[in-house]
Amino acid sequence: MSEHRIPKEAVLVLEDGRTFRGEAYGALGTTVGEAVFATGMTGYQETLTDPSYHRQVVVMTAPHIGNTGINAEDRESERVWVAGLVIRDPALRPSNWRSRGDLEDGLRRAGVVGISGVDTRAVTLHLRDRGAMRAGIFSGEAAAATREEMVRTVTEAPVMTGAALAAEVTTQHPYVVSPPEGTPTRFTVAALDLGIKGRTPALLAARGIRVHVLPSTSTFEEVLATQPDGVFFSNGPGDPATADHEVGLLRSVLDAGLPFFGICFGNQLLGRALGLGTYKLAFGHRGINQPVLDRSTGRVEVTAHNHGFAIAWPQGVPTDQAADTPYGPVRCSHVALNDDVVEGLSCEQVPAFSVQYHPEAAAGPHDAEYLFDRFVDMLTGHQQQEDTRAQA
Ligand SMILES: NC(=O)CC[C@H](N)C(=O)O
Repeated sequence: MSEHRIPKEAVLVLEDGRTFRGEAYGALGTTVGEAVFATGMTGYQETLTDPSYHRQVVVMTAPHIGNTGINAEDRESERVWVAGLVIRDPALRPSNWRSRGDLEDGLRRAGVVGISGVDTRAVTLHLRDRGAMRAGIFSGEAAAATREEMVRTVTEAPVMTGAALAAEVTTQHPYVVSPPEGTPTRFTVAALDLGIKGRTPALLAARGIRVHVLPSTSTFEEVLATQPDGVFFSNGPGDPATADHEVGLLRSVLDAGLPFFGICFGNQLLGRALGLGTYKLAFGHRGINQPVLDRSTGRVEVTAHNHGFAIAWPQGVPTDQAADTPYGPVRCSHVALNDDVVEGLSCEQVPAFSVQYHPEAAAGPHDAEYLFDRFVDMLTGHQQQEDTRAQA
């Protein structure tokens, strides 16, 4: 049992002044960020370590958090990225065969301020009614401030719209993820790390892809230096409207005719490279039970989501009709069944596609893992074309 059990006061304050009182969880102090709610019943460790949650105060709607402790396998990066954690009922004693520690101790070690004892479903309903906003958690001595002082601290925090965050989370140095022993290497892919989750290169590598993970600031020459058969852009935090360098890089990739696959932030950047706009959703999609229609098969998938922005479809609600772009027609390949948000793009004249959600899951259902196979099919098709061209 963790050593903190003398309850210390904590307060969650939203930027519109709505206040929730609870108990300190994790490190003591003050933290601010964008308030977002995540609806997964499992997967808290993956969420906390997903770099896409950088600068966000995550509210968990599942009432009981910490039950299975923390372990060495479920982290998606080397650190906790969330700015703060809001939960209802913390598990007092983790229990799982893989558990190597207590969640609250882990947060304390990571210096992440949290709050427990909050009616997280009430917070969620509030965010759904009023839309995305900033929040602060104030615990220990910081909880003694007046509400006005706390609201001031919250409203001094930067908003997510206009935030360029990829450079804050990306790897400093390139590294390679190779196929596991016994899996022959069939392709090389350059993966731009905009906040990549560990499971993504692992799933690519499992399919015989040697993955060069590159910093987000990489140039097209640095991408080409890996001699890639294809290029991948990862998930990541921040506003896609700010990522001009990455959009320019992606246009060079499309101009060169290299196969491209993007996930989440990578999907938004494909949209931008094609000339489509992006916008901020009222309160975002974050959870692991989001229904998505794959229009190419008519199949509905249950999928993992974590996005606050989305692609603006030129004709409003995305239909079957392709949109014209400088790179030829693009289709909305996948659509969210809850709210008609664009969840995937598929180009017809260049070998490029992307999804707004998370086929790597981690956490979440595996319905969408076939998208990694689609990328392999695209790489295979492209290589055959190149071979034919070389022989001609
Ligand atoms: N997981 C992601 O890649 C998120 C993309 C982007 N930061 C958004 O919130 O929409």
